[in-house]
Amino acid sequence: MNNIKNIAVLGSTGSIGTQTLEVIQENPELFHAYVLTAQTNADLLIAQSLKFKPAYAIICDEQKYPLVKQALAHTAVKVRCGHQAICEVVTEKHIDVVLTAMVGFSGLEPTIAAIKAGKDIALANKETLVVAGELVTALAKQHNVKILPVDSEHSAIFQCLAGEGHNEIEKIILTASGGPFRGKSSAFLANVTREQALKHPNWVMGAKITIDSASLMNKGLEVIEAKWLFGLTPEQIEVIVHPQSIIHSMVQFTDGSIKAQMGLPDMKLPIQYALTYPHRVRNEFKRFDFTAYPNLSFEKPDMESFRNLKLAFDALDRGGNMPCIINAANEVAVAGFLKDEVGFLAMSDVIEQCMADVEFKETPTLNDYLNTDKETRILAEYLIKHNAPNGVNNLITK
Ligand SMILES: NC(=O)C1=CN([C@@H]2O[C@H](COP(=O)(O)OP(=O)(O)OC[C@H]3O[C@@H](n4cnc5c(N)ncnc54)[C@H](OP(=O)(O)O)[C@@H]3O)[C@@H](O)[C@H]2O)C=CC1
Ligand SMILES: CC(=O)[C@@H](O)[C@H](O)COP(=O)(O)O
Ligand SMILES: [Mn+2]
Repeated sequence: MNNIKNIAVLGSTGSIGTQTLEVIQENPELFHAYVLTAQTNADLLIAQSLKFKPAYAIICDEQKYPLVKQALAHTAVKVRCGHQAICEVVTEKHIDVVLTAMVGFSGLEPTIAAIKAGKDIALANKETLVVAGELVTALAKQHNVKILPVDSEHSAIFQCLAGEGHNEIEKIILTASGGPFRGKSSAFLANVTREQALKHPNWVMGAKITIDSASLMNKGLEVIEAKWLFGLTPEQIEVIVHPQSIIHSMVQFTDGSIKAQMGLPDMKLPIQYALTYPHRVRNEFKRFDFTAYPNLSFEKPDMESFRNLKLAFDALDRGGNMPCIINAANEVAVAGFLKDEVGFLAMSDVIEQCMADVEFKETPTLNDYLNTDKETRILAEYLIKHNAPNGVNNLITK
């Protein structure tokens, strides 16, 4: 019998995508990369396709489509183009697992399509659950589909919960590195640059999540992601800063006992675990040496200087489409920061203003989420372009 799992790697040219392909390459008897996708990086998508021989290669950027099509013309790889093509191909009958490693809101619709087709999801794209966690987790339940966390903290919690009852969870403790600006004041943050923000102390990741880590929005998104993955109340989710990123997160049970999952910061482990779950597979990843880390430390997050984390908790409390609003506003603000159009602190101003102004929906449908996302982006872009004239004068610091 052929037990090889066919994996659709959405976002194969990115940080998680390339590490997923390394895991697949190291375990050819277990996995085949069945679908590869990229936004614009045609050269890497072509190289990956020649190496991994997927059934499909999908490029979203229309202008790059002819290049990819021509390069793969003499192979068996079927080349497709566009976001809609991803939504269609993920339903293909030979696919076993869809690993979602694209950035931002773009992960939502392909994930929904895959769930409806009964595919298990290895979820790196946390924004999917931030935007529409209630809808997506309900769909997964309805279609008897597993959502397996790839995000390191959620993988840690998932591993700590193995063999434990849901009613026995008192709380989870999400660890945060604190990012490159840990301990810095608002006055310092007002002037930080893109280059400084892109230097994460422990992880090498894509640009968007790296800026999110620097602003603590990544932890805010992860709080919301955790709520939906593990069915928790906001009071059951605590964030603690752990600068070494060795404990990837913890669960405290009703008897006070705490389980932690630990290891060197390396995303290949959570990626591999999501793909091999419920089994563990031997590998050659570097092992942790306790004597090399005599000073593991912990501190409270500073939610006054790093307002995004507080805004994310507020959005979680408000519910409805509010997390979708913060996600869209944040995506626009981060893109603006990366283009040097928005100051570091002003990212929180844009998000806060969008939370105040975009129409609130208590029980949103998928259409509501799509509209909220669009509406929020328009407002956030307007605020950035016009330096936030609608009641937030002078708050945009750049
Ligand atoms: N990197 C990490 O260690 C971790 C990442 N995550 C999450 O995983 C996801 C991916 O992050 P990461 O790998 O760092 O990101 P990268 O920016 O490195 O890679 C993103 C991938 O998605 C593609 N992509 C970008 N925009 C779109 C779009 N609009 N539609 C379709 N595809 C798109 C990119 O294509 P192209 O290369 O052509 O631009 C690339 O393949 C994010 O949600 C992130 O939060 C979670 C935990 C850890
Ligand atoms: C590797 C991973 O899962 C990232 O989400 C990472 O956790 C970012 O680190 P911080 O957000 O804690 O700085
Ligand atoms: Mn994480």
